[in-house]
Amino acid sequence: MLTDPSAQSAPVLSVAPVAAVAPVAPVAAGPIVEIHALRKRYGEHEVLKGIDLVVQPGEVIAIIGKSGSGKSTLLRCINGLEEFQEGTLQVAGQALRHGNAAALRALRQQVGMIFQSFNLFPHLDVGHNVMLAPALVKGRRGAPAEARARELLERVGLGEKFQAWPDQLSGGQQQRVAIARALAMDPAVLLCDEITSALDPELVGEVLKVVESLADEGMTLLMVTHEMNFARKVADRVVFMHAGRIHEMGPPADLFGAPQTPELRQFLSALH
Ligand SMILES: Nc1ncnc2c1ncn2[C@@H]1O[C@H](COP(=O)(O)OP(=O)(O)OP(=O)(O)O)[C@@H](O)[C@H]1O
Repeated sequence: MLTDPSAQSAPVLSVAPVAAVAPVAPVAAGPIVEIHALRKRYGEHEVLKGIDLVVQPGEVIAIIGKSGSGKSTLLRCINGLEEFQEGTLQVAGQALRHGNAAALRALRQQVGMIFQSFNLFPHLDVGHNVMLAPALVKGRRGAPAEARARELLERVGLGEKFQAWPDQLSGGQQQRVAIARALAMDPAVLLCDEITSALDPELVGEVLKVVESLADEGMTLLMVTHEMNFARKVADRVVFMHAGRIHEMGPPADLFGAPQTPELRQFLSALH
């Protein structure tokens, strides 16, 4: 059963009736993410130096910047993986308070995160990878849970792969399972940290297509990415990070078409 993630084989599953399509993006009032004056240090090294960022429901934010500028650290602060020393952070109206396990758990349920590496559980089939977290965290089991997992796999183009094993899938397919798995928790916001960087170039498009469809459906997304064409096309706003600060922020047409600072101009010209 789902309560035993160490099981070596997945149980045989009955075919469940197809559930009514549940919305990907929950309805929310007010900002989904609200960050003020956030500072994060590793020892003496301050890597986030006062971040202010407010993300509205349905917004797609592309985060770009040089290696080491603090992009991943910012995402990891938003889902509570990293503590920060100063400032405030709220997700869907809930404040993140380190040291308060219940508040941290509640916040993490609002935040889905997808990483460069897919991190699927190799001993669970695809369906059970998607169903595991909702079963453990929200107690969702049985036919409705399976129907929801099937629906999400359908949504990422993997309706046929419910009973496949992760190692039978391509990298692009595994990453799409990881997206379905994150969506299974009904997050208020999805954080994507360079989710195509580990993929062979021919597999990048299929993953970006899924992300674009989620954006079209109204999912709130924060995406650290090197895919500038994708950022240009899909993002509502682009955040350019430099040395731990948001150096420039605005619509893609402005940032890519008329960068205001030498740092962004240099970053963009180095891409060509
Ligand atoms: N666990 C850690 N301990 C100490 N320093 C860290 C740790 N994680 C990150 N850093 C440092 O924090 C800074 C920001 O790192 P971060 O990974 O957020 O940058 P990034 O912009 O995401 O870079 P990349 O594009 O290479 O992933 C870097 O100088 C990095 O060395």
